[in-house]
Amino acid sequence: MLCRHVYRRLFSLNNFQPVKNPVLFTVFRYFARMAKYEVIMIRHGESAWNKENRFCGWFDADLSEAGIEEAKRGGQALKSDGHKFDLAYTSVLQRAQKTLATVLKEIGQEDLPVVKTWRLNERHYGALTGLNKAETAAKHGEEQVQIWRRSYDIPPPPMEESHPYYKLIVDDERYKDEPSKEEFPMYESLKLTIARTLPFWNDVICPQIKAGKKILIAAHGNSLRGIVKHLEGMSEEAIMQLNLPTGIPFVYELDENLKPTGPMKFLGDEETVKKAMEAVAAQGKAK
Ligand SMILES: O=C(O)[C@H](O)COP(=O)(O)O
Repeated sequence: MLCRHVYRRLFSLNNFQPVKNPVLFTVFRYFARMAKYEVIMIRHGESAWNKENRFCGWFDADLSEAGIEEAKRGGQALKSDGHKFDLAYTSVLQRAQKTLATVLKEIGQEDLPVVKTWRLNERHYGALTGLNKAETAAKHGEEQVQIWRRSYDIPPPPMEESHPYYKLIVDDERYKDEPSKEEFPMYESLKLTIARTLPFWNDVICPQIKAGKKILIAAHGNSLRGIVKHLEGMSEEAIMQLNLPTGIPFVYELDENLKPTGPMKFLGDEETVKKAMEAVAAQGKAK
């Protein structure tokens, strides 16, 4: 923290002159790579459909009891790590909003300004919405389910008008103004999810981070995977291996160009995080 203070003092001085001494330049270059910003993200706590192992996507499932407890623990982890925020972003889905509200209550910031956007929604799972993941794996094979869940550009089959949840989602009051009819998804690959999440990250969230605002993002497994892929410059193969646990906050330290100065840091013990990630991955196994 002291280093960061020194860095900010040095680089904020108006009379700062370019460093001519190569040794000093190297030292300053080190400071330049040092974290200047940070952003914290959290995937919603377990939802009722996570608990039933159903593809959820844009269906507005509530948190399960366990998911509420996860959100409380996530908030307690943020509190004990001393985090306070200036602004939060979340999706229009209640599992993310309730996770955020629970976290903010734990850290005593229930009045924090919150921006809600469909662009942070979970990826739209199309015709798979509502199906049990293990039963789908038994029917179509685990490999096919892994492709639908974790591939970069292979989408699930589209949600047709005859789908049991089509009208519930399409006619939802929350979507009366946006997305537009052309943007409203009937299915999304991770690539398509990133295509509607990244403009919000770049045009709305990044300027706030650069303005020095402490930002918290409470969203979903795949909208967050999209941001992580972008931040870390992950390959399409590498992102297939990433499963984000529910309810465990993770921190990115960012340099002055908003590039991570290190890997994401979960606010939870390593074993718990590892087990939670493996549990998410295992959802796609046939029982
Ligand atoms: O939408 C869902 O089903 C989950 O929240 C994310 O599912 P996944 O981990 O299977 O992508």
